[in-house]
Amino acid sequence: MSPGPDVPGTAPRAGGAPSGPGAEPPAPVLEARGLTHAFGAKPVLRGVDLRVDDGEIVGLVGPNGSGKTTALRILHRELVPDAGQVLLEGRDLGGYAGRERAQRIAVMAQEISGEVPLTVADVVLLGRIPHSGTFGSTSDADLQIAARALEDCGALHLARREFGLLSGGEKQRVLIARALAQQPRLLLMDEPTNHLDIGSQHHVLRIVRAKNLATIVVLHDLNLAARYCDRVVVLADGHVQSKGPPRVALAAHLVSATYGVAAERAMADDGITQFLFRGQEPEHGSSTPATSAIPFTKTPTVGATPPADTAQETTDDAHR
Ligand SMILES: Nc1ncnc2c1ncn2[C@@H]1O[C@H](COP(=O)(O)OP(=O)(O)OP(=O)(O)O)[C@@H](O)[C@H]1O
Repeated sequence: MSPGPDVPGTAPRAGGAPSGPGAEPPAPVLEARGLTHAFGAKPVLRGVDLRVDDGEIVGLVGPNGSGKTTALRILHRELVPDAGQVLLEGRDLGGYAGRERAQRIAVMAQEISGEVPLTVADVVLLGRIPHSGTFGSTSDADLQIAARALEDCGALHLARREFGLLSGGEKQRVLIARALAQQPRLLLMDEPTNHLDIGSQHHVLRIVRAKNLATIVVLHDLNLAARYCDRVVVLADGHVQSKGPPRVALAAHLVSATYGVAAERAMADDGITQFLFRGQEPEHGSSTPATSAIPFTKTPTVGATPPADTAQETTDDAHR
């Protein structure tokens, strides 16, 4: 199916690019053309086009394994595609030095790795590194920007806490604050609402909405996508299945076909489209694979010691 032309979105916006009769449309903050990538022999992206304008939130949705994270990795050059081009503010992304790129693109990490226990303030100040001087010293301006970012995310009170000891929801807010402290032109987020309770999911996306930044966000929850995104790009098996404002890209029949569920749309009190889902029975009977299709063999049972983690599980079970 052809996804058709990109149509400007309709979700509420805090501002955005100037428009009007005769106005020249501004260049997208980021544009990707024909992204194509395979891991080994497995094609994962097949000619994906994407763009995000200033002040716009674009939701990248699609079933598991459809290529969303791979696309996001390409958009900040963690991964170089087999074919296709990414333009950041009209310039090929490959032509930017790493530091220049980091000054413009913030990626909201899922976690912070490392052995050293960092405070929340340390974590947010990491976002200032692409902007800091030759010796990486922290200026008063950096401290103010970091504090403001934490405040915007409702997390200033956590500043002195050890990051690793925070709850999942607290960590998410701090990681958004870090991305905002980077003062990027483009914000990339991979499932920022993962593990969050419903109130925190909305809180996180409201923070992003209020920042009025060009943002591409991978989301699984189509109701959040419909509510917070100006436009949505639906990936399915590495293709763009549909794209446009949520009411267009997330038409019920498209959602049903893409996810294999019965989807109905309803209108919330505030006029935003929301979905109701009913799972569908698998078309071909039981999900148990035929024995001949199982791609591994049984381990011997007589006298065999189970692997350590299996043994642990069994022991734990005994105490439940
Ligand atoms: N580094 C890699 N090496 C090999 N295969 C990979 C690699 N990264 C991803 N894949 C495969 O590429 C496909 C797309 O993965 P990707 O993570 O982009 O999907 P996704 O849409 O983000 O999925 P999900 O919704 O489950 O997070 C999957 O089949 C995955 O197994």
